[in-house]
Amino acid sequence: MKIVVTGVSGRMGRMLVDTIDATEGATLAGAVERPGHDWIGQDLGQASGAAARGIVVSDDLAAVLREADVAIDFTAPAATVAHTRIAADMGRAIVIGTTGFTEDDIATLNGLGDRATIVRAGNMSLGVNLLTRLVRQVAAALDDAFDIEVVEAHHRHKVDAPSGTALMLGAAAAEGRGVDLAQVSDRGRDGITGARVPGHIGFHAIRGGGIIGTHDVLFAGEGETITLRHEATDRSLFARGAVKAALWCDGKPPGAYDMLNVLGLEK
Ligand SMILES: NC(=O)C1=CN([C@@H]2O[C@H](COP(=O)(O)OP(=O)(O)OC[C@H]3O[C@@H](n4cnc5c(N)ncnc54)[C@H](OP(=O)(O)O)[C@@H]3O)[C@@H](O)[C@H]2O)C=CC1
Ligand SMILES: O=C(O)C1=N[C@H](C(=O)O)C[C@H](O)C1
Repeated sequence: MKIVVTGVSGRMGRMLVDTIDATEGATLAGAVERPGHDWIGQDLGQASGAAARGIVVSDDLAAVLREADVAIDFTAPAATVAHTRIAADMGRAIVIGTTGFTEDDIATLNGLGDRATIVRAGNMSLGVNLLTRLVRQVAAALDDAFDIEVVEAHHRHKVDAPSGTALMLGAAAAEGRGVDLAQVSDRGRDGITGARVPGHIGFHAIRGGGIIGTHDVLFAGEGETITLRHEATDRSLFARGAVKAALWCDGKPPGAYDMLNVLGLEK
């Protein structure tokens, strides 16, 4: 599969380039950055401090995607929506790792699944996707006597909260409980909040240093607490998942898919 990486100078963009280079069946076919970025027009290898590799960084996704099969996008919500429209217009697949979307953005992306093969997940790792299934199961087994709290920790540069992963885990807990997450979400408490509302799902975000991504789901009862944890120790984890998803897109009909589809985990 010929792959274009958008946001190629970013933390995930650089990791994706290395992962594509190391993956059989995957070829880097193009590199995209936002208009005005210093890397535009430069050789990708040289721009990133390595040897020249014959790929010039572009700000024109449509031009680069013409020669490729799939884009992998870890950028920012507005850029991702624009990139997905381009992929859909060109009949190309796109793998989306970006987080921080509004509900409207998500509706737009899912709608574009009519015309493009789209894989989107707030976390591309096997561990987190498996954890969503465990969280759903535990939430279904325990009633409101167990309070559910999702606590996430990330590096100081992260711009969105709660993390995409925390929202996936919260959605899985809500699904297990048979409730609508939007109706029961408590986002970060502060001040005289009153006692905890039974059945609500709390979200808390820690930001600091270089933490790659740690997620805890607490089921806190009287006298006992169950904690389910995922800790990412290497960002390449997410890049490997995204490249796996890009290869999976080969020959798949248009649709809005997620990593459960790619990994063959039960929905
Ligand atoms: N699903 C998953 O498994 C994971 C998801 N993520 C998510 O991926 C996203 C990116 O994370 P990260 O790599 O750490 O962030 P970075 O800020 O390091 O990288 C984002 C890159 O996208 C670029 N960009 C912004 N707008 C455009 C545009 N219009 N066209 C092309 N490139 C653009 C940025 O350029 P500039 O800096 O110049 O604006 C930057 O190079 C976040 O939403 C994060 O939450 C991260 C890790 C795992
Ligand atoms: O921004 C990050 O770094 C990460 N973002 C994703 C998220 O929002 O959950 C995935 C991972 O935790 C790293």
